[in-house]
Amino acid sequence: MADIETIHTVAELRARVRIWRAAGQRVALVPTMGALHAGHVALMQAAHQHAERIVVSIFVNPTQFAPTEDLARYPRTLDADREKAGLAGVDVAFAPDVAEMYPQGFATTVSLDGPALGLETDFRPTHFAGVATVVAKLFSQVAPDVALFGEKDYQQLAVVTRMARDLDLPVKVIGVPTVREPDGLALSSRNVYLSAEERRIAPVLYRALGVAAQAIRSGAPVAEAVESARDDVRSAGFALDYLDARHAETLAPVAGRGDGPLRLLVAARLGATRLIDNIAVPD
Ligand SMILES: Nc1ncnc2c1ncn2[C@@H]1O[C@H](COP(=O)(O)OP(=O)(O)OP(=O)(O)O)[C@@H](O)[C@H]1O
Ligand SMILES: CC(C)(CO)[C@@H](O)C(=O)[O-]
Ligand code: BAL
Repeated sequence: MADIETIHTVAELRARVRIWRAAGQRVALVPTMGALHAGHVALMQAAHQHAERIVVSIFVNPTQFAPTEDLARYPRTLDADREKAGLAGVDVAFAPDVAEMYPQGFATTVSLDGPALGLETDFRPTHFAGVATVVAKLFSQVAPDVALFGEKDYQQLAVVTRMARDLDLPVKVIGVPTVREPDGLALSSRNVYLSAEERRIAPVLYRALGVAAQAIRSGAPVAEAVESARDDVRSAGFALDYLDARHAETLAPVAGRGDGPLRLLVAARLGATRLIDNIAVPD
């Protein structure tokens, strides 16, 4: 067993972090919603490069789910999560309940602009306000030196990076490359929802992004490459939410390659499962 200490209250968490700080140790935070997989473990492994102590938060944050979304059926696997986090050398799993995170009368939300505009927000209008608010709370609760986020949720990484800068939060936000299945599918807790047939189709998403990124690199107009990737994704049986090229840092819309480093981002649904992915356009 590689079980680890699990803390459920902010007060106990702060007491634990205070002891580490008194010993001069740096602290890393890996925020998650649990159902841990190798993508999360990559964040924990990266955390070791930046800190002596690691906290993984495990909290299925209700405020980032719309009422129609999968909050109720989101996988919850705390015992297995603690085991995996322990094996990855994490010190503490912070697993507050909803009342601890959102006490009676809770009335404050982070308001976002810039990288939060468009893409996910067109389909999940309240999502990033929920994410940013809970991440701001986690930053305040843990007071980490660094916090690690996956590039799989690329817009989320951009939103959190911007928020930390704008609100002068004293934490370095670090992005970690996406961990993939051998066939290219990005690991995601939601992959467990896929039927066998959907799982067979799912890698098309990353393949289509890869083809478009290479085409743009070879000189194809961005709009043409993007349109062709949209066709590939739809033809495979996905219902497409968006597939777009954006500025890699600001996520502002772009007209062409001259507008700066580009990132292609996609969200698409296979049956009841919504998948997201993204890729850098090489220079
Ligand atoms: N395949 C992956 N590679 C790298 N990081 C990942 C991967 N999947 C998730 N992460 C990161 O792990 C952190 C926690 O994500 P979360 O708990 O939502 O897992 P998830 O697998 O992304 O679940 P979901 O299905 O809800 O998207 C986020 O920073 C996310 O970007
Ligand atoms: C960052 C996060 C843990 C906030 O709830 C969540 O959005 C996630 O798991 O990516
Ligand atoms: N990984 C992002 C969490 C969400 O989709 O709600």
